[in-house]
Amino acid sequence: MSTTTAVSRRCVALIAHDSKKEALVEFARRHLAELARCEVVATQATAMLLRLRLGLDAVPMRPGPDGGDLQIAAKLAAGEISAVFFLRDVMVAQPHEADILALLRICDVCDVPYATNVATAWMLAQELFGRSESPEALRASDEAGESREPSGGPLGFQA
Ligand SMILES: O=C(CO)COP(=O)(O)O
Repeated sequence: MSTTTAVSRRCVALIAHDSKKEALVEFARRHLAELARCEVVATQATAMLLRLRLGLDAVPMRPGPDGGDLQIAAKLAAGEISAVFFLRDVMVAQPHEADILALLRICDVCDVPYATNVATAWMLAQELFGRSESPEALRASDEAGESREPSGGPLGFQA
């Protein structure tokens, strides 16, 4: 009989509206090592982009407008998700606004932390992953020309 106990990996959700997808890719790139150690779920187009651009093994749900946010909400209600990173575009009316609000509501009901902009995403990641680098520190070291890990680069987006 095996004496090893399965250790469940922390599961986080990554979601971005279209105009915020590049920002999410950049955020995920900056936290790739930590995210790779988590189970990641994402709405469909977001998951595909993270996989394509970063090789991040994000489990795709349905597209956001087709119920993907609600699938993530259901997982969260079942206690399967520990944090949500959801870069929202609040300048554009979303056809599935009700689903978005349902997801954010269930985060509050279940006391699960969520971040809806890049600044709070960094703070939440810092808390979750215990990293000390901030976007400002990274930008400063970029400007100073300091080298970091191979995936590093200026805070601006990379192709
Ligand atoms: O609309 C979204 C979240 O509300 C994002 O969905 P996609 O990742 O499928 O584009």
